[in-house]
Amino acid sequence: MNNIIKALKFLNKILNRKDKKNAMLVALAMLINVLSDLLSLALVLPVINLVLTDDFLQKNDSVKYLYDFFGFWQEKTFIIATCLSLFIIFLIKNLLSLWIARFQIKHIQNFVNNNALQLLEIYFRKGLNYIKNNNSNKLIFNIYAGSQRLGNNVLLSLINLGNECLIILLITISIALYDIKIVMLLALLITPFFLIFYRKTKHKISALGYSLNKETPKLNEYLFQTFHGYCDTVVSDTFPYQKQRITDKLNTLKDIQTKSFLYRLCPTKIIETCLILSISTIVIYGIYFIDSKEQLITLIGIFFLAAYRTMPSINRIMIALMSLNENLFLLDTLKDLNQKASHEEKPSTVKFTSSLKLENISYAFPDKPHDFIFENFDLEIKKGETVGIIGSSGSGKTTLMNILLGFYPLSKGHYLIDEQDIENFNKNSFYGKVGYVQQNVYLTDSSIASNVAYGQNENDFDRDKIKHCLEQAQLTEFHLTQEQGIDSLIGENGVKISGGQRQRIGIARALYYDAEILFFDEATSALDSQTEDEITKAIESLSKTNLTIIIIAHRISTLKHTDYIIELNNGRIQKTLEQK
Ligand SMILES: Nc1ncnc2c1ncn2[C@@H]1O[C@H](COP(=O)(O)OP(=O)(O)OP(=O)(O)O)[C@@H](O)[C@H]1O
Repeated sequence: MNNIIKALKFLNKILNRKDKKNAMLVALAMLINVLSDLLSLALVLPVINLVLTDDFLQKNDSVKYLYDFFGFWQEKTFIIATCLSLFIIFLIKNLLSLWIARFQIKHIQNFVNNNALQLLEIYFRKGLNYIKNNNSNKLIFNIYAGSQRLGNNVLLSLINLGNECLIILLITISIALYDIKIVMLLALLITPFFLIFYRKTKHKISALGYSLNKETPKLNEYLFQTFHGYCDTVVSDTFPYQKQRITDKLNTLKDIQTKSFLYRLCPTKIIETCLILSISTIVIYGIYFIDSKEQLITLIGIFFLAAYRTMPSINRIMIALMSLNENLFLLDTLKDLNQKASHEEKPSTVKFTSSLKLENISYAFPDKPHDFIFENFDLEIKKGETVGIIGSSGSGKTTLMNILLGFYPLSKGHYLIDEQDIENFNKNSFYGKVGYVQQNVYLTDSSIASNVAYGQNENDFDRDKIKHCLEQAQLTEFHLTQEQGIDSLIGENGVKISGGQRQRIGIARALYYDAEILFFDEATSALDSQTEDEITKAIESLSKTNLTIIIIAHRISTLKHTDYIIELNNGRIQKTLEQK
C-alpha cells in the first residue's frame, strides 16, 4: 500500500492538468472495456440455456418478455435471432475494445514522449558540469527506457489496479447477494495465498528493478567502449577482458530477467491452485449445507462464471503490483521530473563591439566548492585580438575557456561583454557569435557538407558558403579530390578522414555559422607538425580578419601568429608575452 501511495504522490507531482485529465479518460475507457467484456459474457449463459434447456423460454421471465416484446411467434426464429444478436454484440464489443486499446496506447505514449522530452530539456539545461558529472548512458537510459517504464509499468499499472479492484468488488457483491457465506469462505481461502506471496516478494521484486536500472546502463557503457575504443582494445589486446566484462553483465541481467519472469508466472499458478481449492471447498460445503444437487450445480456454475472473470482480474492486479514494485526505482531516478524545465531566455541580445572581460572572478567546481581553480582573476580580450593561452597540465586552461564560453556559472565576479554582464543577455544570442573547435571535433556519420552545416536541414544548406568556409579553413584541396566533393561521407565520428581534416571541418563549421569569436581548445595538440602547420596557417589567415580568436595550446609554435600569449599557472596569469 505504501508503494502505491508513493507512486500516486509522485505522479500527482509530475502530471500536469492535461495529463491528469487524459489519465482519467484512459482509466474510464479501460473500465468501459472491462465492463463490456463482463456484460457480453453474462449474455452467453442465457443463450446457451435457451438452446440446451427445455422450456427455458417459458421458465425465464426476462427471456419471455423479450420474445413477446419483439413479436416472435416461433422459438426457432427467436434462437436464430438471439445467436445473431450475440454475434453482433461481440463484434461491436471487440471493435470498441480495439478502439479503446488504441486510445489507451496513444495517450500513454504521449505521456512517455512528454516525459522523455522534459527530461532531455532538464538534463540539457543543467549545464556542462552536470553532463560531465553524470554517466551519459544513465541519462540516455532514463530519458527513453525510464519514461517508457514510467508510462507502461507505473501509470498503466495504477490504472489497471484501480479498475480491476472495482471489477472484483462488483463481482464479489453480486455473488454475495446470492450467497454471502461462500464469498466469505472463498475470501478466507484465497486472500492469504496472495497476501503471503505479495509480502514475501515485494522487496525482492523492487530490488530487481534497482539492479536492472544499475546494470543495463553499465552493459551499454561496455558495449559502447568496445566499439569506440576499438583501436585501444586491439592494441592493448584487451578484447577478452572486455568480452568477459560484457559476459558478466549479460549474466547478471539474465538472472534478473529470469527471476522477474518467474515472479510474473507465479500469480497464474497460485490462481490455478486456488481454483481447485475453491471448488473442493464448495463441494465440501455443499455436502454439508446444501440439500439439493441442483442447487449445488447452480452454485458451482455461478462460481465458475465468477472465477472466469475474477481470476484474470486477480492476475492483473498481481501483475500490476509487481510491475509497480519492479519500477519503484524510477521514483528516485526520474525525480528530476518534479522540477519543471524552467528555461527563461532573457530578451536582450549580445552585441560584441569592444571586449570580453573577466572582472575579479572566482570559480570552483560544484563538487569541490572550496577548491578554487581561479580566485580574484581578471582578464580582458579586445575585439579582433588573437590570444594564445598556455600553461602546464592542470593549470586551468580548459576551465578558463569554458568560463569564457559561458558554460560555467561563476562563484564570484562578472563576465562582461562590452561592459555588460553576460547573465543579463540571452545566452543563445551569445552562442550565435561563437565558434568552438575542440581537440575532438564532434562529427556525425554523414557528408562533409552536413558536418560543416551541422544541425541544419539539408534543404537549407548554403553550398557556396560551405565551399567558401572549407577554403578559409584550408580544406579546398581535400574536398576537391573526393569523388563526391562536399557530399562525400566521412564515417562515424570522421573515421574516414585525418585528424587535421577533422579539425579543419570544425573550423569551417565555426565560420559557416558566422562566428565572431573563435575558440580553439588544444586543436592542434594531437596533430603532427606538418598538419599542425596547416591548421596554424588557417588560423593565421583568420587572424587577419576582424575575428576575435582565443587559442589554448600546448606548443608555443602554434601560437606564433597571436597578438599575445597568456601563461597560466595554478589559476593565475604567470606572464603575458606580447608578440606583435
Ligand atoms: N569537471 C571537473 N570537476 C572537478 N574538477 C575538475 C573538473 N575539470 C577539471 N577539474 C580540475 O581543475 C583543474 C584545471 O583543469 P583544466 O582541465 O582546466 O586544466 P588544463 O590546464 O586544461 O589541463 P590540460 O592541459 O591537461 O588539459 C585540474 O586540477 C582538474 O583536476
